[in-house]
Amino acid sequence: MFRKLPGDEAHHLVSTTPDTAVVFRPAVVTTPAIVTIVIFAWRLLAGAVRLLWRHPIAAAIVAAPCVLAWLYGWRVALIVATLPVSALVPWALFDRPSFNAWIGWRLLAWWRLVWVYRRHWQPVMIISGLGRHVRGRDYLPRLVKVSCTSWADLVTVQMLTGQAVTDWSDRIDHLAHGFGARSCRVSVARAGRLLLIFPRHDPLATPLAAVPIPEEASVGPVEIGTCEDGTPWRLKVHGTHILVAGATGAGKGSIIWSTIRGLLPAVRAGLVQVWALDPKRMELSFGRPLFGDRYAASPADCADLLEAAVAVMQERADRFAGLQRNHTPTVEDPFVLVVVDEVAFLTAYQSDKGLKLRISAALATLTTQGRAVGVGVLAALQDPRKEVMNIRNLFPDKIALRLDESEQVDMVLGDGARDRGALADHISPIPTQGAGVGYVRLECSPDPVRVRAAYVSDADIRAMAGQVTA
Ligand SMILES: Nc1ncnc2c1ncn2[C@@H]1O[C@H](COP(=O)(O)OP(=O)(O)OP(=O)(O)O)[C@@H](O)[C@H]1O
Repeated sequence: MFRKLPGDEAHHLVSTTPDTAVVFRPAVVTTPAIVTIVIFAWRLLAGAVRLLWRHPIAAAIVAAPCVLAWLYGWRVALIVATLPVSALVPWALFDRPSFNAWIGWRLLAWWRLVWVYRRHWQPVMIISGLGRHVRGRDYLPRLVKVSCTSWADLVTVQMLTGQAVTDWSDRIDHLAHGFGARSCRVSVARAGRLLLIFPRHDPLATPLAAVPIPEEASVGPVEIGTCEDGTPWRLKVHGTHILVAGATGAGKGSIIWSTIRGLLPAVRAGLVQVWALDPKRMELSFGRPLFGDRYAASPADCADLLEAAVAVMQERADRFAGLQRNHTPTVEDPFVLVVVDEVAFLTAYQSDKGLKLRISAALATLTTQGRAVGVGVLAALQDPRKEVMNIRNLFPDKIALRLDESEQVDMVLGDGARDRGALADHISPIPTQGAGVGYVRLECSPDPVRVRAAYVSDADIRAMAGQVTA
């Protein structure tokens, strides 16, 4: 029986059975050199035809000057070759965004495909365990496409048959370091196909100044910062509850204040009321005039204020019953946003059991029943463990800022979020680089999005308070 085997596999064919004199040694026919040369020449030709077929424009760009030089001499070829360059250079200099959209990112993607991904594909796949080396043959996932944006390479991959997304998400470190990137994120493009995102640089590395106060009074999603792809980060506040988790100094305050800033025109118009619970007496006390008498700092006052919010909620629920299912903010029934800084002070770390029970019950009531009647909760905490925050699952929207431990990421964003690239435990503890940076999971997608909240300074807060009281 004849069998074609690649490379050195023929050496492994010799089989012996220990302790016996019988040795099986199949005949190995060495291929004559001329056959190998013909095969290689054929492959070269096929490769050249495939290249022409797949990249006709690139091939024409290289071939045209050569043909012109051959037909009309090198001077004509040089003039024709420099004409497009002399048009492209001013385009690139004077209108970089459109140049990049049409040419720049495509050229970069081609270069990254050839120089980074195709070159390292085989070793990275085999060493990370995503490819298989079976009987001398490599079975590798297929590198389908590379495209570039201003900040990242997007690599489309066809998985091997039988592979699962978790096979890839478990190996994001191998992939990132293998292809020389800082990190890697995995998302599903379609059945069997993945999109790997390799950031080339960090567009969120510098702090963002406070977002200008909007002109219009609105409770719609408020712009509070920037997403990694450069689009504005808009946080939905009305009709949901938000939990912000982050270690000390992670920038929870910037999310709270940016949200209040975005709602300021609506506060002035009477469409929104912000109720503040500030058990640390630090974060929210700066903007006290913004909250009027709806500000509480001591645990007893916080319990009273939360119960008052529950009363508002229940009164509205009674009134709306059978008439309307959703809340529309009006001056009579404004949207009430209950902001709680360091909620664990009021729940887990509260020594007075009676107060603790009252506060936990009020928070649970608000988060389970408040959103349809226009009462929302925005709570911040440092430690997202269940023992500390047993109602964290009642918050539909969660934001993970810098966290101390990798396990905490999934506690905040849900199972598998860290494997998909939400590396909240890797965010820099240096405030200028990492404060306000975090990951969110938007309702429409299971993939975490990296974001940075704008920094609202103390002076900004005072100016905001001045505007409301004026
Ligand atoms: N979005 C941001 N951009 C840049 N720097 C920020 C941002 N947010 C906060 N900072 C810086 O980080 C410091 C800590 O921020 P902040 O007090 O909001 O953190 P925190 O998470 O509320 O911490 P703690 O839980 O200890 O109160 C701030 O003093 C500020 O200098």
